[in-house]
Amino acid sequence: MKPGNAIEVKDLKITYKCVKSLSMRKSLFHLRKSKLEVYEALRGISFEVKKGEIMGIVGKNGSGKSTLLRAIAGIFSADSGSIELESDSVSLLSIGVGFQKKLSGRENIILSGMLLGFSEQEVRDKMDEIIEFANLGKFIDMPVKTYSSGMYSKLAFSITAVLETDIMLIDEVLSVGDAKFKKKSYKKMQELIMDENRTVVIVSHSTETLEKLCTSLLWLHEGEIKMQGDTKTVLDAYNEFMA
Ligand SMILES: Nc1ncnc2c1ncn2[C@@H]1O[C@H](COP(=O)(O)OP(=O)(O)OP(=O)(O)O)[C@@H](O)[C@H]1O
Repeated sequence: MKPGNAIEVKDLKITYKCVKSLSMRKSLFHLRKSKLEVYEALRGISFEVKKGEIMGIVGKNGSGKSTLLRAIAGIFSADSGSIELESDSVSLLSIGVGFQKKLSGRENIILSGMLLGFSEQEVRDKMDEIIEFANLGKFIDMPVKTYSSGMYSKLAFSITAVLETDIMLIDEVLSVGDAKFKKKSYKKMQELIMDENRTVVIVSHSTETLEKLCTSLLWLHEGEIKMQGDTKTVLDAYNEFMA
């Protein structure tokens, strides 16, 4: 890995394989030879993120943004190509990843923290700060399945923001939550970003979020990189393309 880099992605290809759905009649006849459909979500992409950088990812729906973040987080493995990270301390903040629905918010904090690589004691030491930031009142001791999507993302954001990993991957979470929490999370993100050792990758459809927070942007289009560069240049080109 080159000195000064936090993330290096080389010729990354990721495919989804799913069984092609056939009609009931066809399924009965073709029982033993059901077809596998292969979809190339990322078609050989390469880029680097410097340590301390805060890079945004844009692209229309289905362009491969979440797939890329999940691959960097180690949830998906590459079909070919490579992903190198300068630190093992990585967190992925994404709706739908992580919580045990039957457990309470408090219990999920312990679990998520330990999954991020912190010891139980380290998480307990930060528990009050996380709970205060999430500001969920009595819901913190209720099962997560009773949460609204905004409450869910408040908890997820608070855990990641307070526990502070070296590489933070944020998937479309900053735009959820009420106005007050949004303001507070922007402020917290800005604080986290100030640390030159922290590297952040944010997927967002919000121009405002990207302009406010990112130092550079990567534009994904149908599983390929269409453009990479400074935030304004890429956003202008992207907005023109999408208009
Ligand atoms: N589990 C899956 N099985 C099959 N195909 C999938 C799966 N997840 C995603 N895909 C496909 O891979 C492509 C990329 O999806 P991905 O979720 O990475 O896009 P995205 O850019 O994050 O989209 P969005 O902006 O809508 O969140 C899409 O065409 C999608 O249909």
